[in-house]
Amino acid sequence: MTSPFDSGASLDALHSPTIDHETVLVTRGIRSGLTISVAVHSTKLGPALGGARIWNYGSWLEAVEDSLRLSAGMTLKNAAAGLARGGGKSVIFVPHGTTLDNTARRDAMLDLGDAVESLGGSYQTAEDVGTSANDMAIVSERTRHVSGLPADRGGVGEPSDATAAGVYSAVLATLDTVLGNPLVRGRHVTISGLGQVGGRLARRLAAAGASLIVTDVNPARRALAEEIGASWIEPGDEHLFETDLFVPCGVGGALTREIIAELRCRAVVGAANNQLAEHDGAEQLAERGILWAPDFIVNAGGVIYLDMASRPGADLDSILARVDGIGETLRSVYRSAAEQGTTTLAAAEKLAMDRLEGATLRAA
Ligand SMILES: NC(=O)c1ccc[n+]([C@@H]2O[C@H](COP(=O)([O-])OP(=O)(O)OC[C@H]3O[C@@H](n4cnc5c(N)ncnc54)[C@H](O)[C@@H]3O)[C@@H](O)[C@H]2O)c1
Repeated sequence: MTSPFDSGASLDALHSPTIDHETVLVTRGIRSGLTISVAVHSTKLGPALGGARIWNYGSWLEAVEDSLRLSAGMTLKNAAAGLARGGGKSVIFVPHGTTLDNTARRDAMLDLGDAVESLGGSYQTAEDVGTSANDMAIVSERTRHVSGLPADRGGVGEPSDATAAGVYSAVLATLDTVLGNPLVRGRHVTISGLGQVGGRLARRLAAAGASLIVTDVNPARRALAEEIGASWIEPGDEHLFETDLFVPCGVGGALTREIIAELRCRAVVGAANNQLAEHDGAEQLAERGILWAPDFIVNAGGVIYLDMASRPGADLDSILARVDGIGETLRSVYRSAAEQGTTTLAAAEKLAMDRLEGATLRAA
């Protein structure tokens, strides 16, 4: 049976006789006319928290399917991070060839706000791929169930600093596991994707003395490579370079069967969501002797920040300590996988499922 958390799920999920999700709202925005899907996978641990994605898809059904998959992933991520939060995600479907001007974008965000509000607080949205803190400020005109607003609007700002800090902690834990110590100086690291998270991570690794190869499909990012003394390569073949760590920080699905077969690294640890193009990619990586850091453990810094910073009396030091704890969580996943003879993905999923089952038992 296909796992509900299978990152390679297909549209077949839409035809299965049951649904894993608690609520799925598919609506046509009254202002924008755009299809919006808000999927609440689970509220067992608390109100669902997960970002709002605005993206081009081939059809609205593909957008719905993406929201189903991404919200299930948020249940895992939030549970594994030890948050009292369930998993949810929203997706605004923009047909290929359609571009949104400022008015249309504002309309889409107001429509999203209405959709989120209609769920009565079972789901809280935030920024994600294609959306920003400023978009969330517009969403907040229609609902209070939104986080990550700009600081000048009384919000906690966008979460990339925390995500990058969590990935850095995961990098140290991974170096320690595969090379016997967490020293960064002199280690070879290849980063694919120099955006909000990858860029911050690259700066930090360069400052700590790593030898960096970096790439991005956006040629403008080359300036950062020059600034921090990293070697820039054109995107496409970055996985072929021999390195200690391969760090995917671009879009999901980067680890296809072909890429995994060609990787020349000790470990893969990166920010990108849903890195495995196929669920059995975890087995393929393990067979090749490459340690894979499950993405939903590694990139939880942002959601930890959004959850903790939006609570009354939030204290930055405690948030940073919790984000830094991602390294320790990852070490426990590595240990458990080694002891049980499973993949790191199976160990990470078990960690999340144990927390969900613990909550179910406490509620019974
Ligand atoms: N921002 C966060 O707090 C956060 C939190 C959790 C997970 N993530 C995940 O981390 C990843 C990066 O997030 P971000 O906020 O930095 O996004 P971003 O859009 O700022 O940066 C992504 C970068 O990757 C580049 N890119 C895209 N496809 C590429 C490819 N095939 N090869 C090389 N580069 C490519 C883009 O040009 C861009 O510069 C995403 O998968 C995102 O879902 C981000």
